[in-house]
Amino acid sequence: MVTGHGADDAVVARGWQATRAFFDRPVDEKLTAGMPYPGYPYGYSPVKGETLAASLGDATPADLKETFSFGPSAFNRLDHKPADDAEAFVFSANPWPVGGDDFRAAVMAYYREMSALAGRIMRFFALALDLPETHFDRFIDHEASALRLLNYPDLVEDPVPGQLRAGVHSDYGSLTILMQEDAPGGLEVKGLDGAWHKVPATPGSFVINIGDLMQRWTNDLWKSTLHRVTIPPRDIGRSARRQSMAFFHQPNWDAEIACIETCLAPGESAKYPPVGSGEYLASKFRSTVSKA
Ligand SMILES: O=C(O)CCC(=O)C(=O)O
Ligand SMILES: [Fe+2]
Repeated sequence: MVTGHGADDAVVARGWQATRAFFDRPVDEKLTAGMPYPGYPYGYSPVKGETLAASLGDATPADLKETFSFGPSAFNRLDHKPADDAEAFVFSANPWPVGGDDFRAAVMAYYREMSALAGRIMRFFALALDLPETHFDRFIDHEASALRLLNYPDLVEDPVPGQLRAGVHSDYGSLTILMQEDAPGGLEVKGLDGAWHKVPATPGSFVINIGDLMQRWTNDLWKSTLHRVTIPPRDIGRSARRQSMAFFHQPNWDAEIACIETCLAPGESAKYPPVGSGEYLASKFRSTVSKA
């Protein structure tokens, strides 16, 4: 959890409100920004469109959430030609909703704010790993990060056994900056004790999750935290709608993520082969398409 993070409060508040207003729109309007096909990385995905636990190979029911995501091509030159499949995937075109200009401006500003904050956190990470402060800068100077807006509506039907608002998973990149609100049926992380712990929503703070690529960089010294969003209890006499905004910080699409020397004890060897940032992301996305 970070506080005193230096992100601009007005930009954060505007992003949050614009997100709420977007999810309040009728579903056919939201679908004007629909993903062109399942497994596409960006655009609007309605409730039950995705199964996050499938990214870990688990067969579970689809998630009870709706999402809107966009990626780095929002900030890119339109004439840029991708060098390979990984870059083409990461820089896929972003669908935007019809009549959503204010929404687009607000959430793009939020993305920029989170990108700057992620860069500052990566510098702290470098120092914590006994590396020069700027060590990660060259891996994130044309970052492949995505912003995902999430809405968990009130339940309209009984969940099927094993169904969650967001299935058990870890995030894929370097780190995630999550803004969430206090609502029933919230975020839980799996601790080293193996138990699920609720993550409190403290106003003015962000939750920071380590992603898979940071785990690989550090040879498991830092673990990508397993997390899930639980189903709210029934009949609580108030709305259980919950909103969150997840900024998935992703190194440059062509960054090679290989074990960092300072993370190896004498005689220890790397647990993972080097992997391309874009290649890893694309493989994870393909696995989460809802089959329900
Ligand atoms: O809504 C949340 O609090 C978490 C969402 C999440 O974990 C994700 O989309 O990766
Ligand atoms: Fe997540």
